[in-house]
Amino acid sequence: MTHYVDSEVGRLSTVLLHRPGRELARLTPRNNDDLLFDAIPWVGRAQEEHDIFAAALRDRGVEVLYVADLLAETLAVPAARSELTEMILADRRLGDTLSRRVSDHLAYLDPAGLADILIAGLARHELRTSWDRLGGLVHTLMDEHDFVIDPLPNLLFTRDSSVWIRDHAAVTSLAMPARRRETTLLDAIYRHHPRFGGTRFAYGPDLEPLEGGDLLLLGPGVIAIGTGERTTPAGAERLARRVFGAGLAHTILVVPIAQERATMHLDTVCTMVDVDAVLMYPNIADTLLAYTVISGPDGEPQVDGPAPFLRAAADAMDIDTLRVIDTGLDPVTAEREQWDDGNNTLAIAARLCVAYERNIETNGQLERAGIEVIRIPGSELGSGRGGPRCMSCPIVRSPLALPAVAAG
Ligand SMILES: NC(=[NH2+])NCCC[C@H](N)C(=O)O
Repeated sequence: MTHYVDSEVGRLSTVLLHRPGRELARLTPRNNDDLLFDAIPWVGRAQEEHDIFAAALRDRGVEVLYVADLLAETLAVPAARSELTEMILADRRLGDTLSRRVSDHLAYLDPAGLADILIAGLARHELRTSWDRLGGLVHTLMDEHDFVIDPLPNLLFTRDSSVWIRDHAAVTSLAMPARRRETTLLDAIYRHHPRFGGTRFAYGPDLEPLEGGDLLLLGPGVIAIGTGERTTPAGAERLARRVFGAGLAHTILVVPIAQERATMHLDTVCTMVDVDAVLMYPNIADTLLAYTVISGPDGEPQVDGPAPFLRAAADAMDIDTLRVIDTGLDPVTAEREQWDDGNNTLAIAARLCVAYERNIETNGQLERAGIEVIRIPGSELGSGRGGPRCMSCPIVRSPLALPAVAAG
């Protein structure tokens, strides 16, 4: 099985999604900020919306893999099971007594049950009650609704926790505490699941912060990486070293973005919809800058710039211009639709993308520019501030032919 992705727009054939489950039911008005949701989603409706998203992809011939299924299959491998269990038990909030008790609780579970708890978490009252008096100090002092194992509501955004760069998996290093444990699950899947046997890695969860939403494969050999709230300059530099070392890219464009929630990742303001076209938040299209990083003669990353992003990108991609789909929106509509992930489209192929239906103006402009738009509902899914691109990790796309200029 060859897993391979070298662009944002090569025909998508396999994608990794996570159908949201019980972990969304853990959100309350008290914890939603820490858990990075802006509202309390209606779980059943979010699942329906997600099923519509998955069906839209399957209808176009895309194979949909689910994290929960892969994780359950991974946990059937004894080494994976003990690795992930030990990691949970090593949580220093537990202490020895509660840790032993959690260990007993997990030992009874079949792989699917354990996968469910690794994703949805475990509250104190869900531990078997027959052992109540054996819980020890930590257990006694906890509220019954406190988490013994934290839930992972943002696992839904599979884009951020891992990325494929050509035939290498890059398990990222997530910046926010609420999300860090996601990568341990992806790392275990890629290392232990038989489908991914022999996978080589371009990045790992213990390296400097880097999130998949910041990474755009502009074209074969050219990667744009946003730095801001999530990916740090050190993460971008580490990625450059890794991909140059493995021969996966020749140019990295480092793109500073505002350190704000609305623009937490580069893909909240810019996604690709054709081999030479991006959809971009108009309020920043003219001001976005890029530093061009190539591999210097001594193997050290060599930095040039900054230059306007669109110019630097076209030069690195060896094309005349990187076209911007001009959404032509007034600043207020543009701001509203950017917040609702209007710019966060998932390309199934060049000129064919999935987008949230609510972003009426942006979708209309895409169509006027010749891009086919498959609309999906996202009123509940969107409360986590992520759109179709955030909710998908492409694993296989058709390789993109190099543009004629580059080939010659
Ligand atoms: N690639 C993306 N834009 N992902 C969106 C992630 C949203 C998620 N709630 C977070 O804050 O991390």
